Amino acid sequence: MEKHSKIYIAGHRGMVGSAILRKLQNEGYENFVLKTSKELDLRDQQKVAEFFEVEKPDYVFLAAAKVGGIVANNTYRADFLYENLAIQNNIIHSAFVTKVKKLMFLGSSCIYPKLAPQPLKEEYLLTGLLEQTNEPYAIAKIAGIKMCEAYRAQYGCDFISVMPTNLYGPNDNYDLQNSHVLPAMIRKFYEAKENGVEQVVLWGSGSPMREFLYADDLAAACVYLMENYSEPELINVGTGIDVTIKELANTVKDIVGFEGEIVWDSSKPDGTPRKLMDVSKLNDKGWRHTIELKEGIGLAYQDFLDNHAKLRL
Ligand SMILES: NC(=O)C1=CN([C@@H]2O[C@H](COP(=O)(O)OP(=O)(O)OC[C@H]3O[C@@H](n4cnc5c(N)ncnc54)[C@H](OP(=O)(O)O)[C@@H]3O)[C@@H](O)[C@H]2O)C=CC1
Ligand SMILES: C[C@H]1O[C@H](OP(=O)(O)OP(=O)(O)OC[C@H]2O[C@@H](n3cnc4c(=O)[nH]c(N)nc43)[C@H](O)[C@@H]2O)[C@@H](O)[C@@H](O)C1=O
Repeated sequence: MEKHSKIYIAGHRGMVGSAILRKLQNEGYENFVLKTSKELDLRDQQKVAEFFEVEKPDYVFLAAAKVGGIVANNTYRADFLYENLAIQNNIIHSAFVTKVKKLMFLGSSCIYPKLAPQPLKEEYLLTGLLEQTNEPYAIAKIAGIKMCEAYRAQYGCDFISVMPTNLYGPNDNYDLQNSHVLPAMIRKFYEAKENGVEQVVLWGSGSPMREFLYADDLAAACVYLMENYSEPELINVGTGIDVTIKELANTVKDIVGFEGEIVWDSSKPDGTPRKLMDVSKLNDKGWRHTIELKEGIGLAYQDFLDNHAKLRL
């Protein structure tokens, strides 16, 4: 990428898209095409085709998607499948038609089989059954990976697929039903502390294990891979370190300063027992994460206090 290259970040207001935009701006990139979902509904095939014909971006980061935590994925199954397929189909095909120089598609660690060996190597894709709660989302993401692979094989497009682990950071979604676990914990502990409530209810058994990467680290990896990775195979992005949900809860509880009790609601799903990324391919390419979990939770909590807490209470 040249500093003056025209870069389209789809989903630039989201947690990932905004982190990619920050990173690129810090590195001196200056020519961006940015559209909110109101300005350009990426599910609309014709509008997306027209947008690419008019703007002709050089590089595309595809970070727009219907995203949510375990309950959102399980509840809005049709929307997760349809919207994600539509958004990625429209962008990937238009990028091919208008000869985009390079495109990065963002998938997710949930594309791997539910009971795959750990840590998850890239070659485990499509070797077993998916986890039930997020099967529609995972199927859409797998289709996106295969689109990138197929357009490269048939037409020589430089389209790459990056698989992030669970993410958290500035601009996260703090909705109690639809968010991922880390922002949900931050908000629940904070509100309980502020309101003098003695119990916080968390979901499932607390025994599943998850790996977490801070959004700005993910953005740094995306920019690095855009500049240094052009292979047909997907590549994992994570820390290679995981914790149980119980351990995570105790860490967030301490950082927020909640002194009450945690209650586990077993009527809510656990999801995949474990999904630890094998990040050796990424490390071998020369990139490693810089923000460890405790530090990242502290940063995310500060962002919550600065930008979300006052709006919520
Ligand atoms: N969050 C996580 O833990 C993980 C995320 N990922 C992947 O990273 C990517 C970004 O996720 P994240 O930043 O967390 O998600 P967010 O929900 O924070 O942001 C998603 C963005 O997508 C845009 N968008 C959604 N639907 C449409 C639409 N119909 N038309 C136009 N824009 C749309 C939204 O735009 P607007 O704001 O304008 O409405 C929003 O900015 C996704 O591909 C996701 O699958 C992968 C692994 C983990
Ligand atoms: C990124 C990834 O995100 C999703 O998968 P997930 O990792 O299972 O998602 P999650 O963050 O929502 O939950 C992680 C764990 O945490 C537990 N948990 C406890 N208490 C709360 C709680 O209060 N909220 C939430 N959301 N979870 C909770 C919860 O029961 C589960 O065991 C995918 O759908 C898929 O879309 C995907 O790619």
